[in-house]
Amino acid sequence: MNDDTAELDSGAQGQRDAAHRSGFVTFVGRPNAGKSTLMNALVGEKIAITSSKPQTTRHAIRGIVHRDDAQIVIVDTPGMHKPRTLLGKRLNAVVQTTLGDVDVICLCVPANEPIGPGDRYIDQQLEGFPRAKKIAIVTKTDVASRERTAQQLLEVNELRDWDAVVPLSSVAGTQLDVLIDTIVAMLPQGPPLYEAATTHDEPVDVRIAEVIREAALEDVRDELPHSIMVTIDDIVPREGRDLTDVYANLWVERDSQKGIIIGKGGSRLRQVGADARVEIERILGTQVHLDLRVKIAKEWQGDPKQLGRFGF
Ligand SMILES: Nc1nc2c(ncn2[C@@H]2O[C@H](COP(=O)(O)OP(=O)(O)OP(=O)(O)O)[C@@H](O)[C@H]2O)c(=O)[nH]1
Repeated sequence: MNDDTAELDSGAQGQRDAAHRSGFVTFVGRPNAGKSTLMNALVGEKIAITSSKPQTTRHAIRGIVHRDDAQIVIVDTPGMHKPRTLLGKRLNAVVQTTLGDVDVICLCVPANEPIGPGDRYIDQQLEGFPRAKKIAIVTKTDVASRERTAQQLLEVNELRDWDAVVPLSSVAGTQLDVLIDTIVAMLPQGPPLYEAATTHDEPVDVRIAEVIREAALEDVRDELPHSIMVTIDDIVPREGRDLTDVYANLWVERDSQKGIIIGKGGSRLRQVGADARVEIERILGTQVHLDLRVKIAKEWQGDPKQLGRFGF
């Protein structure tokens, strides 16, 4: 604990405890560290994409934790990593802007994997954001032994003088309340920043695009995730019917990838559509007809024009 937190814990407590707190929090960590899963578990509604493939989070999606005494606005950032492509550079720029704004930065490190250069690189980047409180989170404790988790806590402690260190499991739901309490204690006093009913502020088309992307990422070969992007042309309710037409494009970079996505006789694409439709119906609250087309945007990750079209 640093001096600021100690003061928060002891000084002027009665007055501050009565006050509402609100602020912004973000989770960083290398790919697969469990950031999206944790955010979903905290917010209690599925709004960010999760998958076992690295670097699937492409938007700074916000989730909100509401309590009577506090509101935590969670900004989910794409994995912070050494940029290799133009897309990587732009994602990192998003990360820098996000981190400059938040009150609390949480570094996620899985309990079941050694701390490596990727974790250290991200930890070092946190030096650039002295204003934010910093929490180390040891994730996935359900798949690590007690000894392993304890060891990981010691190793994480070596990285820096954290404001707090919290071990937890998003899947088992353990220690999530401890994390929320810890974050709340670090937020500035202030009124709620969003209306109580809000759990996300992503536009519907962005959420639908994420759902389709997630469905398309299921079971595909490892090289594909970075090459898939989804755009929505239109979302049109059918007059007088409980049905919405959604027109979407699934973009890949090459012919060969198009083949993989579509599958034998179109079987994979049909499955992607069926999986996505269930989730989109939940979002829109109507039945959905999904018109999903696979298109090729050659090498879009390195092409500024294409990146612009995809909103980067
Ligand atoms: N057993 C277990 N698995 C978890 C836990 N949290 C996340 N996972 C799994 O770890 C994998 C990665 O989780 P994500 O939440 O997508 O990780 P991320 O850090 O957001 O990954 P990127 O989007 O690639 O940066 C997924 O397969 C999750 O199901 C946990 O608490 N326990």
